[in-house]
Amino acid sequence: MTVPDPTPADQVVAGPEFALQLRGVWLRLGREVILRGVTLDVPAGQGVTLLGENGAGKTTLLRLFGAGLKPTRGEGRVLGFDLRDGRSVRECVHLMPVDGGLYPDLTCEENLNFALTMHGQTGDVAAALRRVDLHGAATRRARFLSAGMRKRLALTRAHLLARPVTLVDEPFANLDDAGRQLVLNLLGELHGAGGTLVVAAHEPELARQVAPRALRLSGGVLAEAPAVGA
Ligand SMILES: Nc1ncnc2c1ncn2[C@@H]1O[C@H](COP(=O)(O)OP(=O)(O)OP(=O)(O)O)[C@@H](O)[C@H]1O
Repeated sequence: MTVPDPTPADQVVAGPEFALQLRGVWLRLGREVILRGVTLDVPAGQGVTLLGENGAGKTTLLRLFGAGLKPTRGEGRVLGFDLRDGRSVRECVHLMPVDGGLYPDLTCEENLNFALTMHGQTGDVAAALRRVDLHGAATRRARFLSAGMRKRLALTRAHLLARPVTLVDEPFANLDDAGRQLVLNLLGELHGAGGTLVVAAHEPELARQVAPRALRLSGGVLAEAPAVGA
């Protein structure tokens, strides 16, 4: 996994050992305050499950780490890059949004080839589609896939790209048992290869198999969640 050189740290203590850092981050969307002074250190290579009720702000936090939103107040870094340096952050991060974030008019194989090209990468697209049981739909446009098939395609794209930081929003939704096992296998491989993983999910017992540290967002505050069974 290649990472561009970070700019020198200023207020946040940046170091290559940390993939994600927040210091006193507040985030307001419209009239609503979503994050209230969140501070966080995620060591590189760690797997984090992000929990919270509907509307707690999980997607918002993932978008912040993906440079899709900027803090209203406070500081944050991704692999040493300031969150406000969106271009550098996006080089390091792949965000799989809850709807998959696919191009609806591109076919399955075109979606994967396009993503690889955009990152200057190569990969075995046919094998990737076979692995998630989408080889029969390789030339079908994404708009004509079922919700579960879209999830599988988005997931295999994240796996092919294998960015240093992968953020996934509700990867288990819309999937059958085999699909859920695929999620565990593919995310487990990303994590096993040294990637940092943040999984926003409503299925802590599944997500924590690949992302053991759990954080819960509630009332705009992020706190460590106890281990399963604790
Ligand atoms: N663009 C926006 N403008 C204003 N408010 C927004 C915007 N996007 C999200 N919100 C609000 O931010 C809050 C957090 O939403 P978010 O999608 O981050 O929650 P979530 O924890 O991912 O929820 P879920 O589990 O339902 O997916 C919600 O109250 C939502 O209405």
